[in-house]
Amino acid sequence: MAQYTRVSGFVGLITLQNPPVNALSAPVRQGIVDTVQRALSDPEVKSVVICGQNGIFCGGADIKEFGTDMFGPPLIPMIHAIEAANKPVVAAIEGIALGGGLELALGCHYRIAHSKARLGLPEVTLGLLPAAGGSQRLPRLIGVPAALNLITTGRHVTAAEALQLGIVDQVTDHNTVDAAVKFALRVGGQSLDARRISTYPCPQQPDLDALFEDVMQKVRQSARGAIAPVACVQAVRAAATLPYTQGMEREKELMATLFTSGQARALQYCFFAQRAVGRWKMPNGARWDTSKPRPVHKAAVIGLGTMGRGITVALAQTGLSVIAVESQEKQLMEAKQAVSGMLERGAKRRGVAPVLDRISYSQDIQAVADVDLVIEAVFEDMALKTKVFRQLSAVCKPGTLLCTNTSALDVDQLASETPNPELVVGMHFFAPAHVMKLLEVVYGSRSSPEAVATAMQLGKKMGKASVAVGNCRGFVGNRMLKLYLEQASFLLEEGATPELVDGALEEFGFPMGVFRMSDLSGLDVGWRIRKGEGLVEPGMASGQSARIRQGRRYSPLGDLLYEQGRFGLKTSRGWYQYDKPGSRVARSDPWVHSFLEEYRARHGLVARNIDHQEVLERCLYAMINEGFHILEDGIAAGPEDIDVIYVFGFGWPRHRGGPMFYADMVGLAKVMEKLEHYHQAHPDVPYLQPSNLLRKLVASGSPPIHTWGEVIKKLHSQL
Ligand SMILES: CCCCCCC[C@H](O)CC(=O)SCCNC(=O)CCNC(=O)[C@H](O)C(C)(C)COP(=O)([O-])OP(=O)([O-])OC[C@H]1O[C@@H](n2cnc3c(N)ncnc32)[C@H](O)[C@@H]1OP(=O)([O-])[O-]
Repeated sequence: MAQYTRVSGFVGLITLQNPPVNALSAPVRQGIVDTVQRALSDPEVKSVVICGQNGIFCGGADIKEFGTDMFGPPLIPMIHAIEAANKPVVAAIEGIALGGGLELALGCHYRIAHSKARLGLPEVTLGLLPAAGGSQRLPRLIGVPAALNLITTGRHVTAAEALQLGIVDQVTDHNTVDAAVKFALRVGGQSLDARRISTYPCPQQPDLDALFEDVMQKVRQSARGAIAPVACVQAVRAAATLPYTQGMEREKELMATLFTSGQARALQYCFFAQRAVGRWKMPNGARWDTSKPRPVHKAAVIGLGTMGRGITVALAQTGLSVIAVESQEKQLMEAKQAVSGMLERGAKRRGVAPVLDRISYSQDIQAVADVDLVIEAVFEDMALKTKVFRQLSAVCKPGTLLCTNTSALDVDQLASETPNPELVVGMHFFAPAHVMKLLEVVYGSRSSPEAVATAMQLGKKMGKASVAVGNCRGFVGNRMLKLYLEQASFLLEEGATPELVDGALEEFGFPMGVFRMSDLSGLDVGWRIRKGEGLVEPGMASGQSARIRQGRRYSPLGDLLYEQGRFGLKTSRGWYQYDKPGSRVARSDPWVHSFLEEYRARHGLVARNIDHQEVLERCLYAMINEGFHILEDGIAAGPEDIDVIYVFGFGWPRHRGGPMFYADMVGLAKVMEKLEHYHQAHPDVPYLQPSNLLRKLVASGSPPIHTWGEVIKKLHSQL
């Protein structure tokens, strides 16, 4: 809807009304068309101001409408009618002007923004381009390089930057609508000839071809297969080289391709999934809207290894006072230096002062007596963690939340070591903890809803996509990852090379294939985890039993490399070779190739041809199948939770939506059929057998992903 009032005698004020972000739904578009017509036909009205209710101008097209039968007046003619008006139209931008919201403002003759407003064309993040004239007007207004930057990244700019770029005409610290009305009164009756952006020539740019070639190359490299950024460059190129009307045609053509693409569907799914995980619920009925988080002002981190340091930085940057505890003096000193360095670099990047004084360091666990929440990040060893939890229970004030950063251990077991198990939750960060945007909040069987709500809120404050998950080995992310890693190793045994496997996964869109990732995180890390699981048996290099552990197929390849001291990047040798420790440039290593040949010969394995498709199917479908088990077990509340974890924590390409969305896109019947095929070929890999839930979904006609919840409920009620 849009409300119309006449203010100051001569100004028609149009207020967009569609909470929470005044998205341009069909009723809003109809409201704009009607109210603009009313203002233009009223002889008393000399000028028009468009604003949004509740201090928000407009969040763009209504994303919920995409994929439905869109009705109501289309955006483009509506914006053209505003631009063609013979009375000045002023956009009063408060809060946000994003996507179609900014395009609406660009159709106005003037733009006044509040100093706290943010503006941008983020369509690319939804797999689209600014297709209501934004790709054609913005380059005409601010020039090709700046428009390319905004449109291909989708980044939001502040009002100050918008003013500097020339997107807005004025910035105010006061009431924006009042300022816009005053402005509108002043410009009423003035010529609008020079105010219609569609009539501007695109500012001349030397060496246009070279510029576009360069940008296209960079975009293709960073897009990892995403098509929208490429289409955005093509649309801006049309603005720079074609008359406006033809540019608009090109914009429309490109949008038509994007609009119906699977990538746009995936990215829009991700947008809503990211928001849906905030509405968490637990199997016992506790939920986000009935659970009150506790205030957390002061937190402590126990153990200052890599994870503890990152967590300390993340907490301090969120504005909390932090007590960082490390019992070893040397380690404490090193950590202090490292944490200060990270804070200083982060502050420099963001142009703010580092918050070094928010952290105090101690060797004594007694220092945490008065904190509201503790995050334990000591070595991944149950006995050690148990000891720390017992100490914390004795030291902390009553009611302190005790969180563990374990990546796989049993949260319930730890909770049982404390007198108040309801205060214990997992807060599983991903390395580097101050950078990675994912947090798994792990609830145990006795965690209180209040404890979960507090951890979820803290995660959100730290800017993390926080996902509440149940307690099981590896939780969601690592439980699925284990099978992905295993399949990759099996493929090496069967004839693949690290380069082939990584090539397939990188072509799919992962920033890094599984072996490059393993070199980066360290082969010693994986070895230690497998050792903890009782899987590592040093010296078991040959014989049939070397490849069978705990009753099923096992690949000792990673262990053998570890035994050779090949830990990956840190030793400059792993699945690849590196020029020096820490260098990121992975080069093929002939040693690894002959090692694999010898290994196969020793075990009587005959190498066969493996193609990219098999790599993807084996690695991804195994992981997806485990995702279905996780849903069946109630460890994740819905497929969105798994997908958000994979997109934010494991580099799953966002334009492919996440593993469960990908399965839906591929077709559940196909995924099941392939799993059956691979299970038949590899009967010693039990997890390749399709899960019960996958079978049930296929038997129910493969319903769309947003309805899987009903099948899961039915399955649970039958148990
Ligand atoms: C062929 C057809 C031609 C079409 C022409 C193309 C037109 C145009 O170029 C395309 C676009 O504009 S594309 C659009 C370009 N625009 C964008 O990409 C902006 C996307 N939005 C954002 O980036 C963030 O939501 C804001 C920064 C707006 C607010 O952040 P915050 O304060 O952290 O709050 P929050 O938690 O994030 O959201 C609160 C609630 O609002 C909901 N919602 C939000 N925007 C919505 C929308 N446009 N729609 C619907 N709903 C929208 C959101 O789901 C949530 O709902 P819930 O039920 O409570 O979960």
